[in-house]
Amino acid sequence: QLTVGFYSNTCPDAESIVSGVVRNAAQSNSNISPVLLRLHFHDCFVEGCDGSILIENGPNAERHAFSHQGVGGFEVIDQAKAQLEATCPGVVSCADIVALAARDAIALANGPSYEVPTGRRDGRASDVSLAANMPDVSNSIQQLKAKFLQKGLSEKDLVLLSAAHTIGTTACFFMTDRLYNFSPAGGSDPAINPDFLPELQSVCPQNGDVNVRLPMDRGSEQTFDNHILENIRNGFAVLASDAKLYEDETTRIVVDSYFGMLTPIFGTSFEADFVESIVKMGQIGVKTGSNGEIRRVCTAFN
Ligand code: HEM
Ligand SMILES: [Ca+2]
Ligand SMILES: [Ca+2]
Repeated sequence: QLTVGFYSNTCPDAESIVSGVVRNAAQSNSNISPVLLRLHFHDCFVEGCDGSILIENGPNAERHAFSHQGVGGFEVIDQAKAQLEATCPGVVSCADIVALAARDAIALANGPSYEVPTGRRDGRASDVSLAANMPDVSNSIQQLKAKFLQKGLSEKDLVLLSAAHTIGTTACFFMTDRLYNFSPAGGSDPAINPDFLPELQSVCPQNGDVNVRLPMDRGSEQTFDNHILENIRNGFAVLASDAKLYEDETTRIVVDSYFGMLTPIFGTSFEADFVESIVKMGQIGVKTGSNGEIRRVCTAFN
């Protein structure tokens, strides 16, 4: 349904305008790459990749959902939209801007470059309740697999897309249960490497400031690489959901496949497979043709 270069006639500079804005934002905010990548995920998983998360129409807007806690990058999308409206008004959707910005963000973190199929239209729905079923750090591996499958994403996609945590940080808020109240036995998650546990507990002490942030890919949080998978194998996963990828047999095989431990039945390289998965994620529930609209402003319906 979507096509690479959808705007090549109607707004030939669309993609370079977005990448310029992202590059510019990165100069003043070194964290913008992970923020923009996460925004794309949270957009696609609620009502499809349709810019629904961008709408700001009061306290019940989807973006205020608990499961979207910490999501950002809205101002970068708004800036790109303003430039695009000045150049080719009414042509480029906010949903496409989000997908393109995520691609540019990955490239800025030295990740793989890829072409983004475009032609998404913007959604007309926004409500906190729509985001109730987002994947959560405390979900079981079965729940995570089911939530991805519901979006047409496989167990392999679950591993590869979780590896987006190769860049960025988490708030201690998401670590409390894993460090001090892990289900079902209480205490800390036994999957945490004993050499890593004291470090995590000192950054995120019990009853400490839950807003303190820590890298999710220890030692490589600025670089988009497969180091996160190595950390997951070694018990150095930070998020509980990432750690679970190595406890389940199917997802463990996917992780191991990137270390030459098995015949490479899963494909060529982490980077190439990640690209395949994120392009797939970018097609979830897309609106095309006469569905949806092209917003004039990304935070408001027309
Ligand atoms: C498998 C289910 C997933 C869960 C449970 C999950 C959970 C989380 C959590 C709790 C954070 C920390 C948020 C914060 O404190 O601000 C986070 C950050 C992040 N997530 Fe995920 N995530 C998942 C999948 C994904 C996917 C599919 C992507 C993208 C393809 C992604 C990209 C990111 C990025 C880049 C960050 C860093 C954000 C930053 O540095 O501000 N995540 N994720
Ligand atoms: Ca959406
Ligand atoms: Ca990394």
